[in-house]
Amino acid sequence: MGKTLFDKIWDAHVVHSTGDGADILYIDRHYIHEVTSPQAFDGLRSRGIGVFRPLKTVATADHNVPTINQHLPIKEEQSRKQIAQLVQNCKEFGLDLYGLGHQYQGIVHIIGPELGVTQPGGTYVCGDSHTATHGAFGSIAFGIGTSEVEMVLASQSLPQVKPRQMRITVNGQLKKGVTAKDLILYTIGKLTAKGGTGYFVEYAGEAFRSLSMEGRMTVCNMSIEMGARGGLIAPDETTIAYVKGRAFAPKGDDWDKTVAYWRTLYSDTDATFDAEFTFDAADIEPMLTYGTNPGMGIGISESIPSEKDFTDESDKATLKKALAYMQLSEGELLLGKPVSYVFIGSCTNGRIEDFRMAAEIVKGRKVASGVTAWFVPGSKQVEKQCEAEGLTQIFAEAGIALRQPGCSACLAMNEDKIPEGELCISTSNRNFEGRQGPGARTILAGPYAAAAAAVTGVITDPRTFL
Ligand SMILES: CC(C)[C@H](C(=O)O)[C@@H](O)C(=O)O
Ligand code: SF4
Repeated sequence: MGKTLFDKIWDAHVVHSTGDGADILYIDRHYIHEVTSPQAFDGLRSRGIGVFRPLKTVATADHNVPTINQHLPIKEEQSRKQIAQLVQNCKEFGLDLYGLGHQYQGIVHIIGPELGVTQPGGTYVCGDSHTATHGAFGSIAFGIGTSEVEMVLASQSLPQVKPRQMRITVNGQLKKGVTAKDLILYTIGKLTAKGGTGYFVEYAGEAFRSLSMEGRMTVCNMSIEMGARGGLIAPDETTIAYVKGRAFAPKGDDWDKTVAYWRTLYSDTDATFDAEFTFDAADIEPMLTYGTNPGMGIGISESIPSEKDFTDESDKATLKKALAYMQLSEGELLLGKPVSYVFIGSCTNGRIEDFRMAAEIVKGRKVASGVTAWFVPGSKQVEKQCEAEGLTQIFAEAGIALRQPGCSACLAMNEDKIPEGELCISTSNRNFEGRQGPGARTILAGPYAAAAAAVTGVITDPRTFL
């Protein structure tokens, strides 16, 4: 029987099978950030051991950093301590840190790929649920807990039970104005926020294949939002071209040999999956969420569902609770709703392509009155590229000052919090109650829809601007 892409990568990384169903996997790269690493380092310290392969760990500061005046001391005490702790731990254990002020600093899931650290066929872990992002390269990447972070620091390996495998195929091309974010929000809407639980997902079909690497990362990033362990897309010429020449990419003869291996990484035609879903790209329009989990999404021209649209009592109750929190009503349209905050950024949509899309819409227009727009590049390199391509200038002319890299308003763990009760259209990945600040209300969307709301002040179909 043929092997799936996932099987091929998994099998190549098994160091030892324990016999009780778990395999010990070798981990190619370990990404760490300030939130989930402190206790892991404490653990190493208390056991009197060091990091087994320090060169295989990449550290950055992202969750707690402010996004303005990064050269000044951090105002929030908790955040300041978290960052100081990371700096101290990396120094003590001899790890490379792309901390505040470093030219490579940024959100962990943005910097790994842009530095060429994330490559096809590898295994990547991080104490962070959105590690699935790196699966866009055709690798096995998943989030781990803090005790596992300690295990990987100590041994560069991790016991894992092989998950079930799912394939999601989306045939055809996305329509104009429909982005990778809309594609994944649509998919999660179909499967629900729990539909991928226990699975690793391979995304296949023309709609995914036609995406840039940035778009593929947006898709894989949100695998966790349908409950899946991770998601991956087979590497192809798009992947190879993206990795080529990056700081940590293989060079010379090594490059040719490595690429020859990457070309073997696909699911064999006779490989089987535990579950399969197929959708049609032509059915997808720009998406918005109306509720408090990422599965509660609708096409921008659709109205919010009603209780009668659900048969399951718990789904009806979830809808009611979500709409009460969101201050929205059954059956109403989101189009035309006033928003007071617009957030473009995060590891889902904080890459150069996202700011190019935002600039397409913002160019020659002004931010609407009453709207606070936070445009936050995912990394220093994205920030630099926005400047080089003139995007920063386009935003400035619209009255939007590009901020500095970090997780920002994706989660309320730093200074960028959406005030209570305010409605924010956000390109991030989670719309949970209080996610962007206590009482903040979040509508998840793609960069086009977010930018359109920034210049109109209301939820607007971005296709009218394209
Ligand atoms: C802080 C971190 C552990 C968390 C995660 O695991 O994803 C965060 O990045 C998030 O997006 O909620
Ligand atoms: S940008 Fe958001 S989702 Fe991504 S790592 Fe940061 S907090 Fe988590």
